[in-house]
Amino acid sequence: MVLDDRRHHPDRRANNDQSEGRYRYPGWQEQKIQFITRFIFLVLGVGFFNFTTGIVPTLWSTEQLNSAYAIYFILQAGMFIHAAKINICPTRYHLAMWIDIAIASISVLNDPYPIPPSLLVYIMIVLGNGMRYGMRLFAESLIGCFSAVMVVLFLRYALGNSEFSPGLVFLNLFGGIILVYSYVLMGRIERSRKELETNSNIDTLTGLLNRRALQEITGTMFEKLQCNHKKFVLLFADLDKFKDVNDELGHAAGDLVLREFARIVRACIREPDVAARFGGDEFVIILEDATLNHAQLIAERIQQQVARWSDDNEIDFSVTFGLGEAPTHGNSFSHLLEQVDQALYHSKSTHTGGGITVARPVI
Ligand SMILES: Nc1nc2c(ncn2[C@@H]2O[C@H](COP(=O)(O)OP(=O)(O)OP(=O)(O)O)[C@@H](O)[C@H]2O)c(=O)[nH]1
Repeated sequence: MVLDDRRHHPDRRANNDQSEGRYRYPGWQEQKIQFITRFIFLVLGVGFFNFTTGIVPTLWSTEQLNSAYAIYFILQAGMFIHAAKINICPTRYHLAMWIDIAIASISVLNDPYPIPPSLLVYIMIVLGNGMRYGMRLFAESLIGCFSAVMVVLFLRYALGNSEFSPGLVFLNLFGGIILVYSYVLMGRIERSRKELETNSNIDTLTGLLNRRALQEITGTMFEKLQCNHKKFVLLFADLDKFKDVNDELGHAAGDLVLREFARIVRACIREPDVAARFGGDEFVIILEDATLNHAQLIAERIQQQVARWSDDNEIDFSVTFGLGEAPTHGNSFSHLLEQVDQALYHSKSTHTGGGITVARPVI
């Protein structure tokens, strides 16, 4: 997985399971706060129509309205219990939001005030859902609430329950502008957040993954290994004579060698494979669903290309590989790496450079 190419971006893998990253998945605590807010608004709605002197619902009877609120309560309480059990459930996020839009619309339809205060609930719906669950739900809640306001206001006039008022037009305009503005701002915040996340995973010199990202990805791979039993191969590469390159030709030449090596690695692996700079002149490559024979071929191919580039540019260096397979040579990243590192060390001490050694199986 190579990072200076969008197709190879680590986010891509992470986000594939998350609808291309357009959802945010808040934890239970955050969802609990949203449900509590819903119930507070429900109490306010019931209080407004039942206990405010002079307020009579314009369309339905108070009993009908209370039944609607009771149904709302039952549905959202069900969602609340579901959320406590299953945190991540996009279908529930959508459903709960549309139920909010429905009850807000019923409230606005029955609100006797010429400029209904219940209209403000739509702002709460858009912000409460949009800011919590990502841009996709934000856009949907914006479109949903905007359409609902249009329909509800039209119905109020069509049913003769309300008269045209410039105040209402301005309230809608202001509300609409606030929401569109917050959508744009939220989009920017989301983009910056993603950029930050991406940058924190990249080794800036080579454009490959850094050690932090590698550890995250391999952690997930070992977890998956328990269910799918798909083996993967780890190649640990260490450049030979790299210190001499630095000492004799300068640090800039050393940097060039590291960048070129990264380019060669990228050219020799497939899209789902992972390539990372582990530190200094050490690199880790992970080949998914591959055998040690296949890894050996890749290592040889990289060595050939390194030799060619080294000759062409008259910079003397080579690369040594240690190879190991999960879980045969280790059932955690650190364990596997330790075994492969030993193989690499053995290779370095028995060759003058450019060796390939496979780790010993764990007994
Ligand atoms: N140019 C450059 N040099 C670096 C960078 N990071 C580490 N180094 C240098 O890489 C060198 C690594 O040293 P060694 O591990 O001894 O390299 P080597 O000569 O290939 O020796 P072996 O790995 O033992 O075969 C050190 O001189 C570090 O200063 C970097 O980002 N750029």
